[in-house]
Amino acid sequence: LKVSELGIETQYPQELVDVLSRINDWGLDTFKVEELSDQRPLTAITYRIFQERDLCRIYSIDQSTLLKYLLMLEDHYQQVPYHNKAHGADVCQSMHVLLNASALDGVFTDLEVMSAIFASAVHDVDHPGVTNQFLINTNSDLAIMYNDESVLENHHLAVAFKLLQSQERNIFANLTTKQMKTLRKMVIDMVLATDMSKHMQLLADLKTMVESKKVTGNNIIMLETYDDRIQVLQNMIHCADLSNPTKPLDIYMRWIDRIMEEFWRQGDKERDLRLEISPMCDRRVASVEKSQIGFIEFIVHPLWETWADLVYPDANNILETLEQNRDWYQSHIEPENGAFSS
Ligand SMILES: COc1ccc(-c2ccn(CCC(=O)N3C[C@@H](C)O[C@H](C)C3)n2)cc1OC1CCCC1
Ligand SMILES: [Mg+2]
Ligand SMILES: [Zn+2]
Repeated sequence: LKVSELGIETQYPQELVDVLSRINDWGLDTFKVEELSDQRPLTAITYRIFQERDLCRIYSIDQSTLLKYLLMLEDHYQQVPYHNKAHGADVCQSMHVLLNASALDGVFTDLEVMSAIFASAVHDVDHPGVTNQFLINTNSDLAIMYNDESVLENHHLAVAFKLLQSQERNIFANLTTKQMKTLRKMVIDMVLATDMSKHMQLLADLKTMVESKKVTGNNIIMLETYDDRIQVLQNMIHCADLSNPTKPLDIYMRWIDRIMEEFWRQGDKERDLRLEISPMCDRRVASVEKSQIGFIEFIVHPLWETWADLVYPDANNILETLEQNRDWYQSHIEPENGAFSS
């Protein structure tokens, strides 16, 4: 990558080129990209991935149109502790790596790949830093708009597609009507699958698929129907969204700091509103490490163990890091708050 191909202005062009050289690796330091890109991690990373996959040539996407869209998208991520543009960038880059699993070699079309990258980049745009349940409990405009069903995820999608409507930002202007219809359906299906309330059903279906997995001679997964193909992509974006505990420990710890601050601010709002404070949202009775152990045990490890089965052996190192991180937290349980721990 040359400095002139970064797409964004920065005082540290060579350092940014060096960090982005790890675009295909699990564990790229998104925080470093955030610092070196003058707070443009989503544009820098997504632009780099479009280049890496030659998507502008394949779909006749004008590079300045792509940059205009990405910068506008990035500006519509809110400045909240966790669900901000750095998270969007991180999930996008994680998805890019998961798509490269050799068990998926040649399985997805260019359109499906572009849909997956686009869905990841936009999946939390304009996130207000509170949960769906909070929006419902406080009778928010968003909950009213979306009738309490996947409120945030519907909103992220509406914002993402609305930003495409201006001619100078419509990166999909040169897609056929049929291609656009297919892309829009897949992006909607993927972003809606990032709602945690869909987790158990997604995982159950993935387990069924793994049990009946059909592969070609050289261990490539065969996916014949749209439902099978979108199910793998939905689990993939869900894995990318829940990938923090599978990253190098120093990076994982920084995501924990951000999610806890976001949860505690929600708890502060609930306390002020005299609402019951949501689980893990009360900064006065926090047990950060215990919450992460529970999150890994009940959600993250079951999901990643099943994903690792599907794409065996491509995700073995990721699963290994997850188990090392879990063991580290198990052995570093902090003493209970207050003088007398039970
Ligand atoms: C680094 O830690 C986490 C990183 C990510 C998540 C996580 C769970 C589900 N998602 C997917 C999006 C989603 O559905 N929600 C709705 C609600 C569960 O809050 C989540 C935050 C967002 N993301 C959870 C994490 O930790 C748990 C929450 C605090 C301690 C344990
Ligand atoms: Mg989300
Ligand atoms: Zn997310």
